Amino acid sequence: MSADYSRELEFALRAVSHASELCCSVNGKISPDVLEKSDKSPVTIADFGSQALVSRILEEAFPDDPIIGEEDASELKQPDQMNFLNAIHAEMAVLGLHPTSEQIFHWIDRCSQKEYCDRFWTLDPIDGTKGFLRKGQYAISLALIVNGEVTVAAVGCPNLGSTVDDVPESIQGEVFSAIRGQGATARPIASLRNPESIKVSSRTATSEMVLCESVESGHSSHSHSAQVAERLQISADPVRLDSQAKYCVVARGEADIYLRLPTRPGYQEKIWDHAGGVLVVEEAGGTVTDVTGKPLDFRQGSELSNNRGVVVSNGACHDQIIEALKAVGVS
Ligand SMILES: Nc1ncnc2c1ncn2[C@@H]1O[C@H](COP(=O)(O)OS(=O)(=O)O)[C@@H](OP(=O)(O)O)[C@H]1O
Ligand SMILES: [Mg+2]
Ligand SMILES: [Mg+2]
Ligand SMILES: [Mg+2]
Repeated sequence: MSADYSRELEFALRAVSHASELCCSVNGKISPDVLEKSDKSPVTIADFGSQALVSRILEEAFPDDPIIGEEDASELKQPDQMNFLNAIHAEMAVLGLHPTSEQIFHWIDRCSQKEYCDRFWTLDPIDGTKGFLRKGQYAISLALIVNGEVTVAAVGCPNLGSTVDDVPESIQGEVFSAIRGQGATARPIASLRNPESIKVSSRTATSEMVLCESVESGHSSHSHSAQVAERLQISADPVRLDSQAKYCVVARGEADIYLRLPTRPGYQEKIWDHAGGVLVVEEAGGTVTDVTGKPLDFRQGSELSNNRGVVVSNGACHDQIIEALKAVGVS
């Protein structure tokens, strides 16, 4: 008999919804506080707050499960970051929580596991921080990996309306979720009620397909994807949006393809940028591989070190994309 993951999904949904409340509150501010990490990428009080809240809920429900998350609290512990830390306390107080600073550090640093094990969660507390800062798309992505397989996923997209062009005014976004083997659903992130089943598109003619990709050309090569689009005779302009919302729009059939093509040698994709989205797309009937057509290998710790780039599709055109990538010299 296969294991029952309904409790894991229930807590994952609850954690993502709770974190999204904090993210929406911060996102409503004119300019949220931002720090620069050592790799020059931005991190906000919402990234830390979201990671702390999800971690807190998982610690209570599944105390033995390790978490591989994006952020750590080292920067926050610096005495010159007192104002930043106080802003996190203030956002938690809005949600009725009054932890000590030590508790906040503990929750954030509980997600500092790096090594692979048989059962662990992976968390991106805000995927698409740059999108968050532009008040565009971002996602809170949480996934449970069991024996190397993404098994449970909850991907919250607080700024995603019923179409990519429709940005909801208040907390009305959707959370996309799945348990392996049981299909994918979308439901309102605030109430978590009335899940609706989602499916990838049934389009087969590549000329009619919609391709989406990162906003930043530093995160995915726009020039290579334009060459692939030309080979597939795709006429529509690419849809550029931040975060794992790209996986979600493919999963609900609004787009057909998501390409993430390497921009520089040596960059390894991080598991938290993909795990949640991968399961949602696969359970909605789509296909996810790397640029060579290999499945993503979630057994390598925090990075997808056995893979290059990511290709997501409704399944119908997957082989054609892999061939096109070869022809334009990406693989
Ligand atoms: N060089 C390079 N190549 C590929 N990916 C990279 C690279 N550098 C950073 N990152 C990761 O990109 C994550 C954001 O991806 P997006 O697709 O949302 O990018 S974009 O905002 O639409 O441009 C972003 O996730 P967040 O930090 O959670 O926002 C990074 O983990
Ligand atoms: Mg980041
Ligand atoms: Mg990310
Ligand atoms: Mg992030």
